[in-house]
Amino acid sequence: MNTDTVIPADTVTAADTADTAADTVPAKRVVLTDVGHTFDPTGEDMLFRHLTVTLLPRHVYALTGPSGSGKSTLLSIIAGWTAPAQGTVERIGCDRVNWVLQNPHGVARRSAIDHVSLPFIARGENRHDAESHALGLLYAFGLTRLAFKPFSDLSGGEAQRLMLARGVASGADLMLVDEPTAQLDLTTAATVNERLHALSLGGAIVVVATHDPRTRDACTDLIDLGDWQ
Ligand SMILES: Nc1ncnc2c1ncn2[C@@H]1O[C@H](COP(=O)(O)OP(=O)(O)OP(=O)(O)O)[C@@H](O)[C@H]1O
Repeated sequence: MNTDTVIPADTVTAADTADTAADTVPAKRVVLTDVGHTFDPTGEDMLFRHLTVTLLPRHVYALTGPSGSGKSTLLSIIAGWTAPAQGTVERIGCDRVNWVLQNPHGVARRSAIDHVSLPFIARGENRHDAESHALGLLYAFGLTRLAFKPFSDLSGGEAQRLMLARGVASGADLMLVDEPTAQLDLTTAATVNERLHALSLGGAIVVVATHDPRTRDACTDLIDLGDWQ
């Protein structure tokens, strides 16, 4: 991991501290057991099957597979929005689920720091503390010098990194990221990929659906749906 990252101390919960203790089962986890899914009413044309994996905090899982293999569907199953046709999904200690969308959405005239402070303020922090935590995350995502720029002035890669920083600020237990570099050119995508590790700074379980081999390589773990046909 990059050594220039900053973990906002207050975003790490007591449960996360327990996660790091040796010989303990992580308090927060998602356990998929024998999961399979199909949209075919006959049940014959399975997208994936027998997927068994435990997702843990502070890991960033790349979810890969050809187009149409079921990556977005599996994200939705992990989030609890779609029931799997087969198997079970247990979400333990995952009360807050956050979905980071492909296209960055922000408020044009609001500053970058405002976008990242707001989730802290929404959770009851005063503006000073919220901005201090937001600055830590902006630093982790390489956005310090843009903190007071309006969202409309950010490039595509900067806006996408801001969305990731805001996702971490949301204090989610489970963060699902769909194709974070899909709309970006190679150089811009690289600036996003090199900061992906910062996604798990708040102690979330992070799953990133991607086609991009560089995004895959920037994650800590790999779930390739091609292995679960
Ligand atoms: N609600 C639905 N009803 C019927 N079929 C669906 C539904 N949602 C997705 N599908 C189909 O399921 C398959 C998997 O879709 P999904 O979007 O999960 O794949 P993906 O791997 O994320 O694809 P891509 O990489 O192109 O985004 C596709 O063939 C899609 O058309």
